[in-house]
Amino acid sequence: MLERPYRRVKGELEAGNARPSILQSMISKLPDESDPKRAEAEEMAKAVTGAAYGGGSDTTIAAVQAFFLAMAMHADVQHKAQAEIDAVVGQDRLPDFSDRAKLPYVNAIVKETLRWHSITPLGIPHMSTEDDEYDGYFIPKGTLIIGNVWALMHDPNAFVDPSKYDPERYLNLKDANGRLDNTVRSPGAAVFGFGRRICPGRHLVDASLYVAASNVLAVYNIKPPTDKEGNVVKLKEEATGGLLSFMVPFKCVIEPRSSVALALIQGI
Ligand code: HEM
Repeated sequence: MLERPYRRVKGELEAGNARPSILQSMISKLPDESDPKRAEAEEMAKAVTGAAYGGGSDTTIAAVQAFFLAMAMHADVQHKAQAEIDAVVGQDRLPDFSDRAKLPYVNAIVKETLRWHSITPLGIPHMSTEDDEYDGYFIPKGTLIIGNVWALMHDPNAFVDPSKYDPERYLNLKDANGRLDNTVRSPGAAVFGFGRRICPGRHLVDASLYVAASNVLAVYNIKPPTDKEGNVVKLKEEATGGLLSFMVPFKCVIEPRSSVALALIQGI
């Protein structure tokens, strides 16, 4: 199955014609076709890329959808993020990872988006492998344990007005630079599951959301749609149930922020 891409990628890399993507690097590192270890390595490569695709695609889409809805519902949040991006990055290029530490408000948006919309509201069930006790409760071996991710991320003891989308809850407003407040319960405490089987893609999705949020906000305004009479349609947070939760499909308007932004988009 990997023969053709393997030969093509290896050829292109050897000829110096390509900058390797992660997938290309993996394929090019497979042992040679005549090597007895090849079959096992190929199986592993298929399993790893398959698991990353299976675990990472719908979940990342759900997070990006929630980001767009939050932005369309909260122009004030969007404008604060854009002001931060303009001040740190300027308007003549797109933000990249080297800017990340200087964009606390955008980082707070990443955290708040993952907190606000629980993509896996009840996580993935675990099972106790031996008898255990927690907080006075006896948990026999073989018990199915479901972590209520939604409740942990909407806990009124941890978050003021937990249903509200408010990135500022993650900022230390006493710090003049509004740095991230790491004492606030992070989405990482529950959203990616628990223990040994915690989501291995959590760092990737954190990076993906930062790139999506910073780049989209640098060049676009996201607004609620208008109806036939030109009235603004009020958007609301409504999510589907199930193992994986998505925002119920919604419409929004996405337009370039300025002619400079348009030129930047067209130049990409
Ligand atoms: C916002 C995005 C994501 C969310 C909310 C999420 C959530 C989760 C959760 C709750 C689990 C179960 C952990 C447990 O057993 O307690 C999990 C497992 C897993 N995730 Fe993610 N995930 C996300 C993105 C990704 C990405 C981007 C990848 C890969 C590129 C990925 C790959 C996996 C894999 C392979 C597992 C199974 C791990 C195992 O059972 O050992 N996930 N994820």
